[in-house]
Amino acid sequence: MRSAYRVETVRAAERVLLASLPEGALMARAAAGLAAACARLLPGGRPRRVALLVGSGDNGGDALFAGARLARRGVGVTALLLNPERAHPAGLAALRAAGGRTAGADAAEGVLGRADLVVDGITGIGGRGGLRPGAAELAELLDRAGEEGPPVVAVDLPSGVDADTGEVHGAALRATLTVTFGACKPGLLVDPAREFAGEVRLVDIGLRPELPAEPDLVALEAADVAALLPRPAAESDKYRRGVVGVAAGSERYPGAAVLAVGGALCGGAGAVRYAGPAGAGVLARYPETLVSAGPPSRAGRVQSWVVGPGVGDDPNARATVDDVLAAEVPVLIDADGLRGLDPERVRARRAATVLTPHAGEAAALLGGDRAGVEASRLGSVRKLAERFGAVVLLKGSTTLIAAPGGGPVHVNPTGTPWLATAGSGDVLSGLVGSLLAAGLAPVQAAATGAYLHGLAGRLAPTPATATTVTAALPEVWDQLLSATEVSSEG
Ligand SMILES: NC(=O)C1=CN([C@@H]2O[C@H](COP(=O)(O)OP(=O)(O)OC[C@H]3O[C@@H](n4cnc5c(N)ncnc54)[C@H](O)[C@@H]3O)[C@@H](O)[C@H]2O)[C@@H](O)CC1
Ligand SMILES: Nc1ncnc2c1ncn2[C@@H]1O[C@H](COP(=O)(O)OP(=O)(O)O)[C@@H](O)[C@H]1O
Ligand SMILES: [K+]
Repeated sequence: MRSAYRVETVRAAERVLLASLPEGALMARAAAGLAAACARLLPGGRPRRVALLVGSGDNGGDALFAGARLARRGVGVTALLLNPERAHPAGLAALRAAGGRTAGADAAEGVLGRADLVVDGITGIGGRGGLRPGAAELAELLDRAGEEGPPVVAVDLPSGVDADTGEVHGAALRATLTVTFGACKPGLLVDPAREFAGEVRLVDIGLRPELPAEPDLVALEAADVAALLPRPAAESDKYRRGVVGVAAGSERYPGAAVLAVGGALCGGAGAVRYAGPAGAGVLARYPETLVSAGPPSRAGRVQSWVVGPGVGDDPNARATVDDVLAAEVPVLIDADGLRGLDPERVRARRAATVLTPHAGEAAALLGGDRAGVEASRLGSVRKLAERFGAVVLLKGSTTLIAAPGGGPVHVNPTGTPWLATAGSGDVLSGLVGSLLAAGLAPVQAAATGAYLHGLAGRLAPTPATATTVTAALPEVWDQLLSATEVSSEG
C-alpha cells in the first residue's frame, strides 16, 4: 500500500527526527537523494548545465546543496535566486565553494535556455496559495518552452501545488520527476496537482518510524488487491459466494443494464440477479443472469444491490431507487439513481451505501459546479461522504474513495483517460456491487473495483470501449492472482 501524509504530520515527524540528528543532517540526506536523481537525468559525454530555481526557504536549500554535489562532479550549475537576500545561506555557501554560480531572476531566460535540466526549489511544503509573481513568471517561461524545454525535477513538490489537497491555484511548475522526501504528500497523487508532478520518487530520509500508523491518503498496490479478491473455496456454492442484484437500464437505455450486469459477473459474486425492463437484452448477452421484470424487492434474495445506471428520470426510476434503498443490504447508487438523492434517506439506512458520482453528479449533489469539484477533488469527496453518511467513490482522473467519519481516503492508481468512454461507469458500478455481495467492506469493494476497472481499461485494445473493458476483466483477475501465487510459493 502506498501512503501519503499531510504537511502537518510530516512537519511533526521531522521535528522529532531533527532533534535526534546533527544540524543539517536531514537536509544533506535530502540533497544527496535529489542530486542522484538529477545526475541520472543528465546527458552523458559533454559539458552539462543545470539551472536551480531557488526560493527563500529550505526547499531552495535542498536545491542549493544538491547543486553543490552536482558541481563537484563537473556539472555547470547556476542558481537563479528569486530573493537573493533570503536564499538559504549555508546552501549558497556550499554551492559557491563547489564552483557553482548564482544569478538573479532577470537572467532566467538565458540560463534556462542553455540548461540541460532545471531543479525546482522555489517552494515545497512551506508554499502557501498561488505562486507569487516572480515565481509564476518562471513557471510560465518553462511552460512556453513546453516539450522543447529542459526536463524539470521538482524538489519535494512542484512549486505552486497544494501539498495537502492537490489543488493548484494559478501557475505551477510542471515537472518530469518529483523527488519527495520522507513521505509522499497527498497532492502528489491527486489531480490536478498530480499532473504537475510527473513521476514521483520517494527519498528515504529516516522519517518512517516517526510517522503515525494511519496515513491521510492511501493507494492500493497489486498485492493488496490480490489479497482482497474474493476466491471461491472448496465448500463454496453460488449463494455463499454472494448474489448481487442489478436494477439498471430502461426502455430508453437498455445498454446500461447489459453493461452493469457484465461488470457484476466479473466481480466475484456467485450469481447476478437483474430486475427491470431490459431483461431480454441482458439475457441475450448474458444467459447466466437471473432475470425478473418486477420491482427489485420481488427479485429474490441478494447480498447487495446496484441501482441507477440508465434507469432514466421518470417516476418509475424514482420508485426503483426507493425500493432498493429500503433493502437491508449494502446498496451502490450510480448515475440516474443519484439525481435528487436525499441525504437523510441515505443516512437513515442501516446497511452501507456506496455512491459513485462523476464530477458533474457530485457537483449536483453538493449544489456547486463541475469545475469546482474537479479543482478540489479531495475536499469534495470528503464533504459528500459526510453529508450522505455513505462511502463515496468520486470518478474521473485520480478516482477517490472516502468513508464517512474520516480515515484515509483511497486514491486509485490504475486509471487511464481511455476509460472516459460511454458506459464504462456502468461496468464499474456492477463490478463494485459484486465485490460488495462477495463480502468486501464498502471502502475495500470500491477501491478494489476501481483498481480492477482501471487495469482493464489499460489492457483493453485501444480505444477502449465499455464492452472491451468488461471483456478484459478476467485477464486482470488472472494477472493479479497468478502474481500472488508465484510470490506466496517463492
Ligand atoms: N524540515 C526539514 O527537516 C526538512 C525540510 N526539507 C525541505 O524543506 C522544505 C520546507 O521548507 P520551508 O518550511 O522553509 O518552506 P519552503 O521552502 O517550502 O517554502 C517557504 C518559502 O517559500 C516562500 N513562499 C511561500 N509561498 C509562496 C508562494 N506562493 N510563492 C512564492 N513563494 C512562496 C516563503 O516566503 C518562504 O520563504 C521541504 O519541502 C523540503 O524541501 C528537506 O530538506 C528535508 C528536511
Ligand atoms: N480523465 C480520466 N482519467 C481516468 N479515468 C477517467 C477519466 N475520465 C473518466 N474516467 C473514468 O471513466 C469512467 C466513466 O464513468 P462515467 O463518467 O460514469 O461514464 P458513463 O456514465 O458513460 O458510464 C469512470 O470509471 C471514471 O473514473
Ligand atoms: K519545489
